[in-house]
Amino acid sequence: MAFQQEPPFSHGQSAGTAVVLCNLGTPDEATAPAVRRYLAEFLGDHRVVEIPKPIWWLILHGIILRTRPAKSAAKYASVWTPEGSPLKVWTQKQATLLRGYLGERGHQVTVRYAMRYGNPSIPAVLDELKAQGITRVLIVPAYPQYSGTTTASVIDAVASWSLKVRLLPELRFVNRYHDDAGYIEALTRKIRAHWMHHGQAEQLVMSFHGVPERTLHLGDPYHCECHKTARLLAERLGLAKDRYKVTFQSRFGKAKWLEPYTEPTLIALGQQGVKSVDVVCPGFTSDCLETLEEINMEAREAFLHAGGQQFQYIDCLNDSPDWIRALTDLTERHLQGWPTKQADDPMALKESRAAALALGAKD
Ligand SMILES: C=CC1=C(C)c2cc3[nH]c(cc4nc(cc5[nH]c(cc1n2)c(C)c5CCC(=O)O)C(CCC(=O)O)=C4C)c(C)c3C=C
Ligand SMILES: [Fe+2]
Ligand SMILES: [Fe+2]
Repeated sequence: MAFQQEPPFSHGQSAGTAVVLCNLGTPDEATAPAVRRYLAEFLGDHRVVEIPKPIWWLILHGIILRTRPAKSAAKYASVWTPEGSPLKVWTQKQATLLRGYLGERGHQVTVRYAMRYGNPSIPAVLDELKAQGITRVLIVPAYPQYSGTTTASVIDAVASWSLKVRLLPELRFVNRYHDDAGYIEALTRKIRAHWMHHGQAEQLVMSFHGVPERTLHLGDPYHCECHKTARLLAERLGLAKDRYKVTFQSRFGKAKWLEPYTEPTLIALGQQGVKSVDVVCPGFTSDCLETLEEINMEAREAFLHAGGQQFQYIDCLNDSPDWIRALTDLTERHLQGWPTKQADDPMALKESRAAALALGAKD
């Protein structure tokens, strides 16, 4: 592979710092061709599906990409907003707010968001930052719980970009924040606020995205980290063990995934006579297809059909000020030692809290 052409003496240019909030990614449009492009990239990642490439390629291109895009596109259409896919809208908003909050604390940093699959891609954003003279980059995955399928894949994308770059920026990565006090507090407040307005259901179901069970046996810490998040959250909420459940959603394929599965658990609760449930998805920092459609539409219907009477979905952290503050604290800790408070980034100087306020920051 050839190295990129570097501008001569580029090491003598300005030395700026950037934070890149990296999320999973989403299709550009709620159409079958756009979903096919997105799924081809996503499901073609060996971190996500570990089946040997020659076999998986035949299944993916021969079966899955012929049938799934149309079905998934219809689901995406049911949650699409005038500004686009919810995942992208929230991630973009979080990046803008984070830039504002960091600016208010005196940090002159550029903040961008990037997507592991789809747009704006991680290499495109890193290219753009490098062209701007950024020399230090902090990568913050939007996943509180570490998983090889998600967090490591973000790191892969950065590492693969770096293969063609001669003069690399200094790079730092946040691996996990599943037990971060600010993150747990933001979730706690979100749930308490919900209870204040709607009352507390008999059961709180904490639903995390699933992964194949074999990844747990092969050493992926994701399952443990989800359970730790859930335990800390239950402790902060003062919830006894019999008042909440931890479940895993979004199973893909026929293999065994982490259990218990969310929808069958909700059906069992309905059948056992539980009349009301609150469902929260603590592993998703932004609402997306998996929360808005799979939980708030499909799982809701399944619970009500099984005899349940009240299903309350609690939104993801999205743009909640408690969450953006926690994200700012976390980012600030990981920026330590970098001279972000010097006037070394003329771009970021212009980016102020006004941008965050214009987007509706509440405090
Ligand atoms: C913690 C976050 C996530 C993990 C872990 C994860 C693993 C994982 N996902 C799939 C397959 C699919 N996931 C899909 C959507 C999706 N997944 C996450 C997050 C995690 N995935 C999010 C935030 C989303 C929503 C994206 C959006 O656009 O809103 C999809 C696509 C939708 C569909 O066609 O059903 C698939 C497919 C696997 C196989 C996997 C781990 C092995
Ligand atoms: Fe997923
Ligand atoms: Fe799903």
